[in-house]
Amino acid sequence: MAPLLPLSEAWSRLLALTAPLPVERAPLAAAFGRWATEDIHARRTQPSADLSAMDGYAIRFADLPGPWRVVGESAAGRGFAGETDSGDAVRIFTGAPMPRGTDTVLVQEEAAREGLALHLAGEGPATLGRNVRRRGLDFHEGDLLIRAGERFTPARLALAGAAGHGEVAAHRRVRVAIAATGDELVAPDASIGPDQLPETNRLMLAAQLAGLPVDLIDLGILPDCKQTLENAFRAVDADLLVTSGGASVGDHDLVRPALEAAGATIDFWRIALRPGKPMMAGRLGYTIILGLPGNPVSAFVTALLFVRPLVAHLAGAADPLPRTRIATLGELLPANGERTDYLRAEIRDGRVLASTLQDSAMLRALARATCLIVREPHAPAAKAGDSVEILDLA
Ligand SMILES: Nc1nc2c(c(=O)[nH]1)N[C@H]1C(S)=C(S)[C@@H](COP(=O)(O)OP(=O)(O)OC[C@H]3O[C@@H](n4cnc5c(N)ncnc54)[C@H](O)[C@@H]3O)O[C@H]1N2
Ligand code: MOO
Repeated sequence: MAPLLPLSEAWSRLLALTAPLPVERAPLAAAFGRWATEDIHARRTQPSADLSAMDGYAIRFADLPGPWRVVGESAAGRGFAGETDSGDAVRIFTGAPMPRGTDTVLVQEEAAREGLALHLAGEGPATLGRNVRRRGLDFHEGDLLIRAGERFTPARLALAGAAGHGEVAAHRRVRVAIAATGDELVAPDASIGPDQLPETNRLMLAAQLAGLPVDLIDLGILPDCKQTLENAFRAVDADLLVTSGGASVGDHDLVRPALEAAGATIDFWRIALRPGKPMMAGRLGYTIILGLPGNPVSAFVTALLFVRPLVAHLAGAADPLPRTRIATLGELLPANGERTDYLRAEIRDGRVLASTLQDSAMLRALARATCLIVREPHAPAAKAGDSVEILDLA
């Protein structure tokens, strides 16, 4: 059997499988979580005029300490149309345009009004322009606001809208088909026989993809039958097909033979990774295939290391691979073997501790974990206080 593929090579080959998906124009509300494909410039200036930042009275700073005569009102969306002279004040509200001739806002908490007469009733504004948002404070027409390759966060969507854009250019959403394979699998709420097991990888995977621009196609649970698998794979219409189970070398591990019978080419299979060794990647027509191992922890880790990055890559992310950080180890770790190891771990009192049991079928330890400790192949034993690389689990 061919030697195991180093993880770094598996990642390069993963990203080389395909280019990002085509670009389309999307309404702002549909762009959340997608990546911008072009620079976005402001089509307008914001604020488009000097506006009051507070409720109070628009005055001339030079007229302080007053008194003033109230000559009108300026509200947001309905400004004061007239002119003002020295000694005039205009009742003004937050977001309203500053009347011509005024330059400063006296907040109403520091003003006393009787009819049209207005007096200072506090310290008043200390500087000229106080409580005024100047035209263009946020941005000017033509300013570069969002760069190609940046992700549309809630704030960036609002910024694009404020800048006069109703829609933006983004890679189209990724259509991901998900199938679980295995004769033993039944729905978690089904009545269950002694040889059966609740199927949980599809719902875990779907949840791991939440937040990415994905449309899921659920192919359900497929049996360990080569012909059925082959038929199901041929019928897939998706950018990415993710299978779980049947990826190893047993007599009932039929995903690879069924994919090949359907006309797929396998790009790589079997990675120097624990858990997740039997992960496979390939292509069937325009569909990229990621075959995850069935063990739930192996499926989780390979989804984190391969499925999510590939979806982000298809959606246009410039830097889609998972980011690790350095943490301080709280206990001894033995030397590592030939595979990159992702140990389920928790951070307690600022130190990272691996779970005692690391079996790749154990969901309880996975569910407790807040991070994974990354151990490079052949890493020497590490002791409490050493720095280790970790991958946070969101
Ligand atoms: N002789 C060898 N045996 C195995 C090897 C090997 O190299 N030589 N590799 C082992 C490794 S590592 C892994 S990981 C597993 C993965 O194999 P498969 O992808 O073929 O997984 P299955 O056999 O289908 O399932 C494994 C385990 O997980 C349960 N399972 C499967 N799908 C689901 C699901 N959707 N939800 C919940 N649980 C699931 C399944 O019932 C099995 O218990 O192979 C080793 N063997
Ligand atoms: O590589 Mo398998 O995923 O350890 O159990």
